[in-house]
Amino acid sequence: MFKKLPGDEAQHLVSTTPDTAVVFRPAVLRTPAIVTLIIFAWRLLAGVVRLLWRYPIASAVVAVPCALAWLSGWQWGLGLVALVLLGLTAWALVDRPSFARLVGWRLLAWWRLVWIYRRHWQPVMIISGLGRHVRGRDYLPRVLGVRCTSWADVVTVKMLTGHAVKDWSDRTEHLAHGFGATSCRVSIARSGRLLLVFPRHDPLATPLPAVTIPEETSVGPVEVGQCEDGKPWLLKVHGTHVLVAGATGAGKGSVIWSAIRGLLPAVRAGLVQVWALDPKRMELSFGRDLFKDRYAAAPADCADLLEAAVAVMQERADRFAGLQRSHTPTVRDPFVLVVVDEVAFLTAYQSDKGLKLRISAALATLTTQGRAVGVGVLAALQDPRKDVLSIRNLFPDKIALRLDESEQVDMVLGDGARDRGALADLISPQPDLGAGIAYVRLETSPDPIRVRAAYVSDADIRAMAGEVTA
Ligand SMILES: Nc1ncnc2c1ncn2[C@@H]1O[C@H](COP(=O)(O)OP(=O)(O)OP(=O)(O)O)[C@@H](O)[C@H]1O
Repeated sequence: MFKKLPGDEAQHLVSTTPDTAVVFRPAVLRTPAIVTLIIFAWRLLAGVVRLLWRYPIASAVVAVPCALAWLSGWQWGLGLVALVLLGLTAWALVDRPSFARLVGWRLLAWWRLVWIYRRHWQPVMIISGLGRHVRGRDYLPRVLGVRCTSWADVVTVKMLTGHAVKDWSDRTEHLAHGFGATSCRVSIARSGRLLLVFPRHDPLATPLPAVTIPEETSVGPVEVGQCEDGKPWLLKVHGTHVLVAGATGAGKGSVIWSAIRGLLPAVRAGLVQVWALDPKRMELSFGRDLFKDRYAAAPADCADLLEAAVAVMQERADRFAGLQRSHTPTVRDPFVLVVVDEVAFLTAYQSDKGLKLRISAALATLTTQGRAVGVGVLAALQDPRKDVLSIRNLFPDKIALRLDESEQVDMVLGDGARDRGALADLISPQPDLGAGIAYVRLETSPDPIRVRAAYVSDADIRAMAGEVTA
């Protein structure tokens, strides 16, 4: 692409007579006017064909009324335009979702392509370093299309040959601010093509009330909140272990309580048992009745409860050996969800070495062997560093709520998560704006998804406990 041309060598010329200027005269080739006209006509024709091919509907919208006005008079053209506008307005009023899907978002996408992305593309690419300006020519990545959803613009981009995804994920801030968005997320569409997601507004800006308790008894995935695209956030708890990391006040409690809430019918039916370890005595004590006698707060009691869970696990493993490889909850063998609030209190910050060892060993045993026999761990943690929770990698599913430092994001969600847009360290510390907002990596996609947990109030928790005891 950047091959050297013969003319570039002029700068390396050395004159042996310094007082004689070396003069270069461009060779002038006179092109006949007819050739120039043919070239222009050809370009015009190619442009019109390309326009019709790329935007057939938009072209028809302009061409048909113009043709009608030309053939039958301007009143007819204007009448057709008015009729179409009236029809579209009626459609929008009667069935808004189908209008938005088929017309609204497409029109908005076209407008944003022209007004935002095409208009700012060249300066943003050059200044951010994603495009190159070489000898008067710009070499830029290409916008292949823009799609609008209810909350974001999804821009498909063809990278320059030689670009890496990291070149783009390192420049998400340049891209976001360049195109007037608050953030930008990068994901791979296919080789050489990227999807850039620019949120237009934050659909998770307002707190969500507690999710309605489901009718059916199920061990999950349970609805615990909402994803950024408006879909329910479904959290898998059976057949996995979940680690919830977040600074103080990030809303860890809302994830834990929403998960328990979704399991409530199954708890009532005896298909699920929730075992609670509450070393802070603040969070889980609210719904103590829900856990019956499977609640521990003092570290020694926590160690005993964890060892009891290990015993259940081992007894089941002995019984299931050679008969079944996965667990189906029954009243005899219910799914046991061990919920630990602030697990670091029991591990890193525990001064009694004996207890610390017992608790760490029990947690490691549960997280390595509990999945297949129906024992899961849902643990919350403020500080995700390895020296605080050495077994954090034993949790297959992790949730990053607001974190204090940017490095902690990759510690929780895995390498490269922050570069791909999991900006958990930038979540607002104001409870109404940021509490419960998190980034998760779903099994189906390496790209982090932004979610918000529903807020389960103290009254909701008391009502839940009341329902179970009743
Ligand atoms: N999902 C949510 N939506 C809106 N606000 C929330 C949500 N979760 C929590 N909050 C607000 O944030 C405050 C702190 O929440 P919470 O105590 O659950 O945080 P935490 O992460 O458990 O903190 P800590 O580690 O200090 O216990 C709550 O009092 C509530 O006002």
